[in-house]
Amino acid sequence: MSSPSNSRHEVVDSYVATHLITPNKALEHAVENSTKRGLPMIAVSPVQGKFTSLLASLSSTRNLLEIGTLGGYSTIWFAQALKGQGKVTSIEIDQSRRDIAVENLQFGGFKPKDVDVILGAGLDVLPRLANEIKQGKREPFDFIFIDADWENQWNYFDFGVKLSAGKGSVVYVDNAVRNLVESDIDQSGSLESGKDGLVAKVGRDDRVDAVVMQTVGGKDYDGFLLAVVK
Ligand SMILES: C[S@@+](CC[C@H](N)C(=O)[O-])C[C@H]1O[C@@H](n2cnc3c(N)ncnc32)[C@H](O)[C@@H]1O
Repeated sequence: MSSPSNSRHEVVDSYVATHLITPNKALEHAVENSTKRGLPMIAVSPVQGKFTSLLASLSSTRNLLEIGTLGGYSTIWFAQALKGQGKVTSIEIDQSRRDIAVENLQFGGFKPKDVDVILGAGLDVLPRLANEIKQGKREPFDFIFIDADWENQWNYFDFGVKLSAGKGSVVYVDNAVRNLVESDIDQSGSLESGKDGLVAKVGRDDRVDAVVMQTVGGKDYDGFLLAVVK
């Protein structure tokens, strides 16, 4: 059951979505089709989708890497932000989810030159992408969006920086706060400073400048880690 403050977050999120998000057939279809096909409701919220797509526009992104596609809802937000001037490469481990994402992207009119959804485990696919970049067969990424299994957030982050186009590239880790709270809080409710999780590791990483923002909204309390490559 949601608390009064939770429902206030939801009301504000829904008000913001009503006034600041233009109706969009590709996104609406992705939600309907993903629900009909039984995908879990774990995509970014419409407001988060808009926020991350504005971030991608702000940083003039051309090559965006997403880890964790699901039904392609966030992928569509990013592909629309790129306005045909770049490419989204997304990685999904689950065959049926990847198929639904491809369907949703095709409905939205996106071509393989705009969006490529690669089937595979992040840690298998990322070294392949690194090799392709090294061999000049693929451009490095200027925006890396991490939204897959939480256990590998640090590994994806590390790969994200390595696969990035360098100075000014953005690495965004979704659910960074829920992961921190669920894994690094001790019995007394304090954060264990000794735990060496994502935030502690990023804090020691000289390659980036980073921050964590806590958020509330339709998806309750969470937050993201945002890093810029130096
Ligand atoms: C939270 S969902 C992604 C939501 C999507 N980004 C959106 O907002 O529309 C996480 C996805 O990551 C996928 N996933 C989990 N472990 C993975 C892994 N090791 N490699 C690639 N994808 C993985 C899951 O199958 C799931 O579809």
